[in-house]
Amino acid sequence: MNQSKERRILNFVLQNAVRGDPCSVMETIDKYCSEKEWAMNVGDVKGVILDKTVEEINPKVALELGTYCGYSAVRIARLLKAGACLLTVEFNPEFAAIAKQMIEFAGVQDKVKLLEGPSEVIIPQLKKKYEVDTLDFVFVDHWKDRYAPDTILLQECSLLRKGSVLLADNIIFPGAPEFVKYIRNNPRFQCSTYPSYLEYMKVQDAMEKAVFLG
Ligand SMILES: CNc1ncnc2c1ncn2[C@@H]1O[C@H](/C=C/CNC(=O)c2cc(-c3ccc(F)cc3)cc(O)c2O)[C@@H](O)[C@H]1O
Ligand SMILES: [Mg+2]
Repeated sequence: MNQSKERRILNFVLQNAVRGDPCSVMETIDKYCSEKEWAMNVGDVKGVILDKTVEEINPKVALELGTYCGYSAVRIARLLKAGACLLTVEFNPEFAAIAKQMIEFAGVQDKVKLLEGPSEVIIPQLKKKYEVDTLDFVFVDHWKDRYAPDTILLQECSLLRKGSVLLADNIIFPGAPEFVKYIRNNPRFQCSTYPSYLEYMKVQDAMEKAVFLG
């Protein structure tokens, strides 16, 4: 049975990256996906915006929606301080299995909890089952039509507190118009847009940062 692209990305990392070195894993994925096969990792250009946002917040508890191959989970986890953790949600079992190996190879597994299942099921479980109080940071990068409903769900589940920061990928391409409409007209969020470029392409994209005002 022929291999998936995601499996090929993982194998390229296992064969070429330095075990236990998150930057090496990120660089190796970026190399493969810019030279061999494009894939929907946040990438090395928008990744800098993600880095700066995580460093500014220094989150104790971070959530990622849409793990995919684990690129942004490694990217976020490498910046987390001792005792901090990233919960990352992925409902595709094949992608979750690949991401788990990617996270372990990078050596950040102690800071990452990979939750396998749909975000709409996992989010309401975060408080009781995963002992989350509130989230300091949320990276939103899953199906684009789920950004708005899941942002509403996070509020309904009292998972956001004054100052919680959401960072959403792909505001321009593929775009998340319902989310942008929802969040920019919502007085409970202070929004800012970060123009950038689609991963591995000379195509405009942007990230939206939304601070929950409580
Ligand atoms: C809805 N609830 C959910 N719960 C848990 N996991 C979920 C999920 N939705 C999606 N997922 C998972 O997130 C990932 C999905 C991400 C969706 N991302 C995109 O579609 C995307 C797409 C592009 C893209 C850009 C240009 C282009 F020509 C084609 C695609 C670029 C990006 O940066 C993207 O993030 C997968 O791993 C999927 O299994
Ligand atoms: Mg994306």
